[in-house]
Amino acid sequence: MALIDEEHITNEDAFQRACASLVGGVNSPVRSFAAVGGVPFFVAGGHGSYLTDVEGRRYLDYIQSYGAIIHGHGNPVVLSALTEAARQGTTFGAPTLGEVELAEMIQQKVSGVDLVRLTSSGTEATMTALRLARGVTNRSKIVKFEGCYHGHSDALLAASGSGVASLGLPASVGVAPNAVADTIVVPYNELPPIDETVAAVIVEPVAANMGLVPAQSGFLQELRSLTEQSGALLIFDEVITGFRVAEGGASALYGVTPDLWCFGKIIGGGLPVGAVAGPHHLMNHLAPTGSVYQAGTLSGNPLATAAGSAALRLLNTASYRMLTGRAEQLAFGLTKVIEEADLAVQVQRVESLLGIFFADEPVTNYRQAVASVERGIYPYFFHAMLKRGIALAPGPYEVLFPGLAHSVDDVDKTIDVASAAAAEARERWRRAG
Ligand SMILES: Cc1ncc(COP(=O)(O)O)c(C=O)c1O
Ligand SMILES: N[C@H](C=O)CCC(=O)O
Repeated sequence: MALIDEEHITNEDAFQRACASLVGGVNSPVRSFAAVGGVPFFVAGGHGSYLTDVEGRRYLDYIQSYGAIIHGHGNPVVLSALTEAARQGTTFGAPTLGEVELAEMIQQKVSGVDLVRLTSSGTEATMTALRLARGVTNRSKIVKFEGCYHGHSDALLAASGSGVASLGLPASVGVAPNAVADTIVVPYNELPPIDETVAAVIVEPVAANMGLVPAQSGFLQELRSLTEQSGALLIFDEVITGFRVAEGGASALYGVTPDLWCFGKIIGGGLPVGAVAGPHHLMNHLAPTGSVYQAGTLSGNPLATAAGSAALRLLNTASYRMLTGRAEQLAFGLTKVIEEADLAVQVQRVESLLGIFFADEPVTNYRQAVASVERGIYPYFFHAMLKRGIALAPGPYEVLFPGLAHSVDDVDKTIDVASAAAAEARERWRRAG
């Protein structure tokens, strides 16, 4: 029986109720508002660029399910593909043509991808890519970059961005020392030493879990050469960048072909999904053709593949032109009004991905990102925006996802609101001082 009258429920009520049955009231830590203070709003529904909470308040949404959504909430084409698929059944534990269609679409859009293995999350995709790299190279060490987030598998939690960074957690709690003994952590945008023990270098080609930190000119190209020389595999974690920064993802944008790709988010059209992809000679090492084991009861789920294929089918050159145009407008406007409010700001952007650092200088690595976050302005700005109806992510290391449902008017409204919000945030931050 419901404990609360759902017609008159407040976010506060919903959170209290959630805390009695869900750890911290949420199912993923960044949603909890722990990094910004206060109580999370509970979503009743989403339409296009907007969310509505259980109190009936509307928010212009820049979270967009952390990038799982690119066409806006409830896109009719995606919804109709999903409902049509659901009518045929929800999961079978046997292959379906829907899985093939999604894999073919990934092959077509990403140059260098011959084969795909679908998973149910980005975490599974990166975990599988590491296992595959170790299996193929017969080496054990993995290089990852500080502040990059590759999901929550043990080996990759080291020096992780996103919620681990926002909550200031030591990533080692609950992780056996052995599990990270072979993980080498190096600063983003610096070339790591790679010897003959390194199986793979995994990187977010645009770092989007420590705020938005672009790869500096030549960084990805140099990583490509270094890994080639040493026999280590280069893994692009494109769970965020895939099909977002360009139709062919970051590898197309930068003209760098990794050995393996990890995808997620957009390829599920808002449903749980992930994928590892790469050339035949590597991917065929996965079972059943090879001996690197990987599996999943719900992998290639018919609903997720139907929604994902529909979402990908809708994307074309014009979509990316529009996305980038909106993001440029947003970045320019935010920079202007926040600076006018007398706050130092760097709105960093790669195509349609952008992040806000309250910093004097451009941020190029995790340490600089932390220094900017530690100034403590973001929570004030976040709340000043939220109370005016603009939802940014409740964590300073997350990014903004303007999507195809965000109109020019939405962006203009955001900039107007940001002007007042920045002035309020500055005052409250100085007073707290
Ligand atoms: C770059 C990147 N890799 C991997 C993941 C893990 O994906 P998931 O949350 O679907 O497990 C995420 C997001 O969570 C991500 O942003
Ligand atoms: N930054 C994370 C992934 O991109 C946010 C998603 C989550 O952890 O809930």
